[in-house]
Amino acid sequence: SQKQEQLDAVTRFQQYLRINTAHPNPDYSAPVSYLNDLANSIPNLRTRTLYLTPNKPLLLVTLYGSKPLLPSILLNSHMDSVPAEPAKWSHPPFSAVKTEDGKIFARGAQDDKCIAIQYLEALRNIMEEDPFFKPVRTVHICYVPDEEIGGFDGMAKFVESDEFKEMNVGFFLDEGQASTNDKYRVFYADRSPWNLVIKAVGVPGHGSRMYDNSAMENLMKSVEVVSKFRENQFDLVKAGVLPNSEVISANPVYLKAGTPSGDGNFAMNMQPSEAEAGYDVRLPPTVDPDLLKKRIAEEWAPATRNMTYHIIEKGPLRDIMGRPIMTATNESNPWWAVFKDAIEASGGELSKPEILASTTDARYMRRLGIPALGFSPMKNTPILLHDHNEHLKDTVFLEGIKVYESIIKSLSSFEGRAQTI
Ligand SMILES: CSCC[C@H](NC=O)C(=O)O
Ligand SMILES: [Zn+2]
Ligand SMILES: [Zn+2]
Repeated sequence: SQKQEQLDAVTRFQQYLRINTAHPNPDYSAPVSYLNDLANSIPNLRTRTLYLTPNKPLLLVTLYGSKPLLPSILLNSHMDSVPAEPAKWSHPPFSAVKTEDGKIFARGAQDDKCIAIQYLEALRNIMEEDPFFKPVRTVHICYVPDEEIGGFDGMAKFVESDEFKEMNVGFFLDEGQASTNDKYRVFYADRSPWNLVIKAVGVPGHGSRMYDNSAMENLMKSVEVVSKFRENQFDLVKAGVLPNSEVISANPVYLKAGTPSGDGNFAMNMQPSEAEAGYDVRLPPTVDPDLLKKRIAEEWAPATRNMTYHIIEKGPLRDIMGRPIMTATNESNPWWAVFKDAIEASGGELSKPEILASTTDARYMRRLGIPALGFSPMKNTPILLHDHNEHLKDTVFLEGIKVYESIIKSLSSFEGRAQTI
């Protein structure tokens, strides 16, 4: 019966959530084996495992279309999760406990193991409803490693592979974020992350002395300047001028200084000769990265105050044509209407497309000019990704399967004009 099938889908979601794939040492063989078996339990799906990096497999699931020369659809889910602190959870983070009211607690419940299972359950339902279902376009799902740490051994390598090029991807769907209201959210771009380290050197000396140009003084001045910038950006958000994801964030993530005293503490009567601060900086695709670089060089880490800095750019801001990395959500992108109509056909509604405040693997697709949207069908749901007590309601999970049934059917049967660039 339908009721039993729904229970089974929830059970499979729980089973997948019980596989611990948290960093820093995710074991990818277990989720690959689970998903591979699940895909093989559904008629007509083919699977392949790629080892682009040793111990970091990537699973591909394919349903061939009747016109295999048309660009294909690719649905993505990363297999890894961020760590969890079990002591701070009300249920163990890899237990996938379901409470009376249907909440399933697990690290990864929202980010993004829900969509991993929903894609397959949607295909299962489509095939059960019509055993002869054959899409026009080929539909692929990829399950990738390492998204949470930047995707360098995952999606970044995959898009360079021959297997990927042969797939001729025309449209890409990746994870999004929960919405706390009745509409689903959809994301057409990500912010790009920079790791910024600013370092100060200065005159060392006795802890009792007052003098100019100590490393600490130099660094603290910079920290104040960055904090002021952060405050100004945040004020734009608080005043409702721009959303969170359209300002530049510069959040301090560590401070490092002091002269070790040998017992794990610091010598309190030493003014150190070096000090540094680390920042997580995120840039919306709409900003000019060179302007920020200039500001960092002139104001945040000026050489005149013995400061140096180092930026590690963790993702591109411009595509291969030099344009800001974003997917059009208007009539210039034929996939947009197909996607939107499919959501509406399933009874859902989309809120205004947004830029994602954080970063996903979708940037590797967009960089190539492949239209890519971030979408996780979770509405009326608290946003709990990377938080303690991450959970998702069974009813929301099941509703998401229905949404993907509609999306997969519509995207895969769309025959219109759709080039990759
Ligand atoms: C260096 S890319 C990091 C990707 C990561 N993604 C999800 O949280 C993020 O911090 O946004
Ligand atoms: Zn994620
Ligand atoms: Zn995440």
